[in-house]
Amino acid sequence: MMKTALTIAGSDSGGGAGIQADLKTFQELGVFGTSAITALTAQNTVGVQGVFPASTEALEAQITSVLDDIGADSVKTGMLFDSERIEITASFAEKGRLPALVVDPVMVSTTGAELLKEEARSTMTEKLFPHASLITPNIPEAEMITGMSGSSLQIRKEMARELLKYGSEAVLLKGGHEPDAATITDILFDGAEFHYLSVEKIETKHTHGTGCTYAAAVAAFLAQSKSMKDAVFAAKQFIHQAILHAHSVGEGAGPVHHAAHRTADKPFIKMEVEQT
Ligand SMILES: Nc1ncnc2c1ncn2[C@@H]1O[C@H](COP(=O)(O)OP(=O)(O)OP(=O)(O)O)[C@@H](O)[C@H]1O
Ligand SMILES: Cc1ncc(COP(=O)(O)O)c(N)n1
Repeated sequence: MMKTALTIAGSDSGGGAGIQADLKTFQELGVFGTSAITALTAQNTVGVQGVFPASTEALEAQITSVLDDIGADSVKTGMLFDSERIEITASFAEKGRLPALVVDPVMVSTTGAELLKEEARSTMTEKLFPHASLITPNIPEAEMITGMSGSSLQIRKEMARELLKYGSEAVLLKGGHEPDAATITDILFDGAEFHYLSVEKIETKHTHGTGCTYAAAVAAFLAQSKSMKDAVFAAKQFIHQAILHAHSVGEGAGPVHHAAHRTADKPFIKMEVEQT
């Protein structure tokens, strides 16, 4: 039977991030993708021109329809918009209905638009993180959640430790926002081991949807029963190829190329492990 993955996220009319990126990723990685839309965004490569939340009834009904019939082998969340929509999502998680849950704590778009209300940050960390198999903050999100700041490896290791205290099984602290770095390092931490995944930084402005695509790829591999470490490593290869071959679409930050893995060479990802 084909494995299935559900994304609970916002729609990006520009096709690069959100639900659209997630479904493309699921399709490319051979899992059947389903979706529950939290909000519509009017968005393109230069900005977010409008945010139109779906009603709470609509969100709950979409998740119920998908789970009651199709089910889900894994679930990924993206833009959740506010506390009400997080609480609805968390209510399914509390009942054990969101397996292999990957929470991408989306807060602000690359173009600077608010995708999660400030009041909702603590709802996300307190009600959703404890049910997650993995949370995938970028550096600014990790700073906002932990109140710590800085991007040195030492500080990011401490941030990862703090983030794990919210109760997820593992934390993937992404390094895409490392300032002035020639090498980008993502840190995977599960309480026992730090895994460092390092790549040469790609010089490009076309990084719209990197976070969504990466988290969706992890969810797709978890749906196929890979271990967390293997799922993250395979997802890292996928996102790296997608960034390398990103599209120059629109005037701003173009979307990554979800089909790049079909023809691109396997990228070199340096993986190091450190026991705690
Ligand atoms: N210029 C780059 N070169 C190589 N890898 C990159 C680059 N930018 C981002 N990445 C990788 O892309 C993935 C997403 O990381 P990033 O920190 O950009 O997440 P994000 O900010 O949540 O993404 P988004 O731009 O969608 O919000 C990570 O694996 C990161 O290392
Ligand atoms: C609906 C939606 N979800 C997530 C993002 C974050 O992606 P990015 O940081 O690449 O803009 C986005 N822009 N839109």
